[in-house]
Amino acid sequence: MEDLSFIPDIPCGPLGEYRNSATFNWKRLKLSLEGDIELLKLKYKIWQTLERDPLFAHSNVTPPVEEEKRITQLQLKRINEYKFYTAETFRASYSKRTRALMTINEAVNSYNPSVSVKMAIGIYLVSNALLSLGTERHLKFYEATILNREILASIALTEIAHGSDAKLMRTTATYDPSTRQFVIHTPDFEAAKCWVGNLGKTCTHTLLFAQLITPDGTNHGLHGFLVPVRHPATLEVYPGLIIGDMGEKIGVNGIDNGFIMFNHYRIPRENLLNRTADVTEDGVYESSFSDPSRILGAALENLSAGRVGIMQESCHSIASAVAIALRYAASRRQFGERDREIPLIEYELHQWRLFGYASAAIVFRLYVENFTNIYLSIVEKSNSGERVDNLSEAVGEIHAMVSCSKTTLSWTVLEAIQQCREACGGYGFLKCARIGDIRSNHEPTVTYEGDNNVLSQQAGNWLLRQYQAAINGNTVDSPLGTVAFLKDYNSISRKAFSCTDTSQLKTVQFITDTYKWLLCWLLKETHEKYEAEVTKGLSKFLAKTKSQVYRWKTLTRVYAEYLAIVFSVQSIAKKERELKPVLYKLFYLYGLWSLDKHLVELYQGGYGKGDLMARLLRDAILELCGELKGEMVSVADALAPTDFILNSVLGKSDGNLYQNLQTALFSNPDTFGRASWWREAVARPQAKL
Ligand SMILES: Cc1cc2nc3c(=O)[nH]c(=O)nc-3n(C[C@H](O)[C@H](O)[C@H](O)COP(=O)(O)OP(=O)(O)OC[C@H]3O[C@@H](n4cnc5c(N)ncnc54)[C@H](O)[C@@H]3O)c2cc1C
Repeated sequence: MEDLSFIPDIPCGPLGEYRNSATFNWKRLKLSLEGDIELLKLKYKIWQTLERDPLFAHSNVTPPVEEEKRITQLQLKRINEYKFYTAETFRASYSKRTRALMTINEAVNSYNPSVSVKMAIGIYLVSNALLSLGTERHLKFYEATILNREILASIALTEIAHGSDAKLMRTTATYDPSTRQFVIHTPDFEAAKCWVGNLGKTCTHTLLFAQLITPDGTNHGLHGFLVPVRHPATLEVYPGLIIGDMGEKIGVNGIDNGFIMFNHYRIPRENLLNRTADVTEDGVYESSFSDPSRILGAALENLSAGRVGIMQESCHSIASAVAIALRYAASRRQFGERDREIPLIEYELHQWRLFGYASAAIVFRLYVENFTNIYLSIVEKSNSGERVDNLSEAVGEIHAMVSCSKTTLSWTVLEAIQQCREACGGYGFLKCARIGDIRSNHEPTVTYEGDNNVLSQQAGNWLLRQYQAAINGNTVDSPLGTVAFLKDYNSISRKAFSCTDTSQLKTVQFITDTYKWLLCWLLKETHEKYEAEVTKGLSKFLAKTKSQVYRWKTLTRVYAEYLAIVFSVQSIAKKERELKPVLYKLFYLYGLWSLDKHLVELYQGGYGKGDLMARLLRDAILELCGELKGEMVSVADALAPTDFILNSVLGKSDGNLYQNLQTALFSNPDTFGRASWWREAVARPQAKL
């Protein structure tokens, strides 16, 4: 067994009784969720390094926005100096170095998402894009970004008048053969790039997406360009550019989101990222489809990398929120019988409110870890030119998986954080509880990297294509096997609920079979609604818009939940014996708790009749809540980062709730003492009563 002594022990205290009732060792569960001891060690190294550095000391109050930006930038600079990403990691295989980058990102995200998002956009995503969209001529920029940290970049896609609909963006890059340069231009304010993270104050380059126009006037569509925007030594904006900051936001204020307008701004021809297409010196557009597997790999990486990052960050946000609320629930006592106050965690209502989200935190983590490994190995193979069977089909499937999973995870996590806030009562509303910060910093993930409602529509397109193939007797394109079951569409659709007691529901078989039935039914319903709208004379576009509510949208959510179920259960099957009982219980709870939200569809489609299905399903959920009560404090320990990183007065591992609260309240600079503005507050300063 691995030596886990690098994980600090948890102090004995009021939570000891619940910790003793757990059937497993929390450190082993923590390792199991991470999946790799070296990556877990890296996380602890980062957390402990930040804890020792005064630049990362927590503040009791929210600093002014400008100060938040300054501190975030300094913290990013310091993290670069720590070189957690070593030259040795830089030379490792694609999968290995990407896992290391993702781990650094996750560790920093648990400390402060403003820093990690700044880093993820400015260093990781841009350097990845340089590798996957660029060629040898961009390697110097790649090294300057990821290895030497001389470039801090940004990604400029969104425009003032077009966000979700990227195809209609109007910034142009027109090639001028006389100077061998591209001329970047913003026709008007509506075409200004906006929301660009790092652009407002700090970045030196931006990865710009603009319409490429050749001298013959042809528009070749959106292409990526690396554009220098500020002098790296002085941070002065180059002439020909107008750059501004978006101002105060409702979260992640450490990030300087900005807007930019280009006035016939010239960049060298070589700054076009030319992996898939190039413009010759004299202005001829050449598409380089000579190596389709590499092009597809590039597309895959660019479409998915940021969204996979959001899925990982979401797992950390829910882990922290749930850990705080569970520790609070076990230490906070209210009401009781015969003068014995009862901890909140003993109440069934409280268990039901929190345990579903705790199980989601575990299932999501297992799903994302398992999926990330598969995803990275496919990208690695395709980038290296190795043959990947059915690559183009795999790219489609992965895009569908990521589109709906980013959506479902980020939304579920937002709901979870809100529930955790409420489950901590009034104290949850204190800044020092940290749940408010977790919530407002997580919130924009439902919008950026593709707004959830728009992004999930793309997953629906792919799912419906597979459905049509299945009902027409053709092959389903599902190399990862996520909808391979559609070949049995007819037999699955004939199934019905047949359980007679709750133990039959608490099984992998019941949960996966019910999800397969639900997916088949929702596919049929969505397809029929869409076809009916087309038959009425609507265009395909409008027919799609009329099939979203109750169909397409529900379908993609159910598909994402099914993915979490299938991939997490694969992962649980490989875990050590001691952990399996608790992991399966958490898995059953997640599965049944999620199905509970689809009872309408399960009855509507005739899967269940009478009240038996709903009654057994809900009884099973409550039984699982009871069975998991004694495990939950240790589950929280496995999910939580160190106390310094969690930074919550309610969620400290020692469970000394009131002592910690007193320390926090008494150490606030403004707790005691007369208000400095007392004179303005009183009615008559001279009055003697
Ligand atoms: C904190 C933050 C950071 C960001 N960072 C960057 C960055 O670094 N670079 C960058 O380029 N961009 C960035 N963005 C922009 C982000 O990518 C866009 O906000 C996002 O793509 C949504 O576009 P929009 O804001 O124009 O929303 P809109 O497209 O106006 O959408 C508004 C609403 O309408 C709905 N809607 C739109 N179309 C449809 C439809 N067909 N059917 C049904 N509903 C629809 C959407 O679901 C959404 O709820 C950032 C945004 C935020 C908030």
